[in-house]
Amino acid sequence: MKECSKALVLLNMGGARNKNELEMFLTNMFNDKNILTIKSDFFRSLIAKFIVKSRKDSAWKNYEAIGGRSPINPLTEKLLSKLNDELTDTCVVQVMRYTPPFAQEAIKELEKKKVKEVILFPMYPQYSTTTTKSSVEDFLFFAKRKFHIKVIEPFYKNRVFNEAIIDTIKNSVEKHEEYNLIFSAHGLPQKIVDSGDPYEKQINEHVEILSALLEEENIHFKSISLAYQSKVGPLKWLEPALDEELKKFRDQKVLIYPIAFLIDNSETDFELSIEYNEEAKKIGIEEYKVCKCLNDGENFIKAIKDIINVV
Ligand SMILES: C=CC1=C(C)c2cc3[nH]c(cc4nc(cc5[nH]c(cc1n2)c(C)c5CCC(=O)O)C(CCC(=O)O)=C4C)c(C)c3C=C
Ligand SMILES: [Fe+2]
Ligand SMILES: [Fe+2]
Repeated sequence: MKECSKALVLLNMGGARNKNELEMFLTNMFNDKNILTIKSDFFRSLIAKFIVKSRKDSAWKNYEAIGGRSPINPLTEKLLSKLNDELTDTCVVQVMRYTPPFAQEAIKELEKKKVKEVILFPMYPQYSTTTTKSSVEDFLFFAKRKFHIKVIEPFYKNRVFNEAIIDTIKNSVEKHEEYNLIFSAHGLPQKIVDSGDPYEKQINEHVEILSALLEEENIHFKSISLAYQSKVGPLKWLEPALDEELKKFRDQKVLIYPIAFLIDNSETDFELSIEYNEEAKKIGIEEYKVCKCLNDGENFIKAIKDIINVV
């Protein structure tokens, strides 16, 4: 076991490794007061039970189509292993919000290793109460005053990080000018945005920054736009929805970049690469391609080191 006084903790949502864990993921997610913003814990848990019961089997079919598990866990393990090799004086661990490893167990491990300083790295470039806030407050709740903790700010403006994204986009297709580039972000209920969540604003800024960088590097697409995926339930969510945006591109080529994700997951591997691909075929899109997330790539490791100030 690596000895360390410092730890880098990657915070993410988690993902199901089997059907039981899908039930666990959905139960924990819909009991999270940042996701279902109902004040009463009792009513939230009743609604969570109802949603999980009605969603579990249909959602599992999606996971079956990608091998019966979310890719988020094996990909995060690979990233951790590379970061642990590179950051010799730091223990790099993961804490997931809705499936193991949870904060409580990870904190016990860090205490055993006599860790004093912790850097919390939310694996979300743009801040949302539903993701960043939820993960950070969960860790802080269990960590109490056990460590000196620094929380990494939203990093969608970081140059090294954005160059890594541009590199992925650039290498995903050859004749860029033939493609319509769509930045696809995970959606959010409009009422969460109206209550002050900065996610939409930061997503808009991020699209502007990346569009300017593409221009700077002389990479020209036929068009660049933004759309939101993954709507759940009957409420109004951020728009335009990706399926509506795709309808503009009949007989044309489309390249999707998943702007809110760092690690591939069921929303990229199933929803974007299978479900929306079928939608694109129905619409008559000539070619439909989805970029991979940064995952455990060298460029992302460089960006993480820059963001946490280790260069
Ligand atoms: C009210 C519901 C949801 C909100 C708000 C929400 C925000 C949000 N989620 C992500 C990233 C991911 N979500 C993933 C799965 C997922 N998300 C929801 C619901 C909300 N998400 C559900 C019900 C699910 C499970 C799958 C399904 O049943 O559709 C995942 C994938 C995890 C995996 O298994 O691989 C990610 C990643 C962000 C970034 C976000 C707000 C900005
Ligand atoms: Fe989600
Ligand atoms: Fe989804």
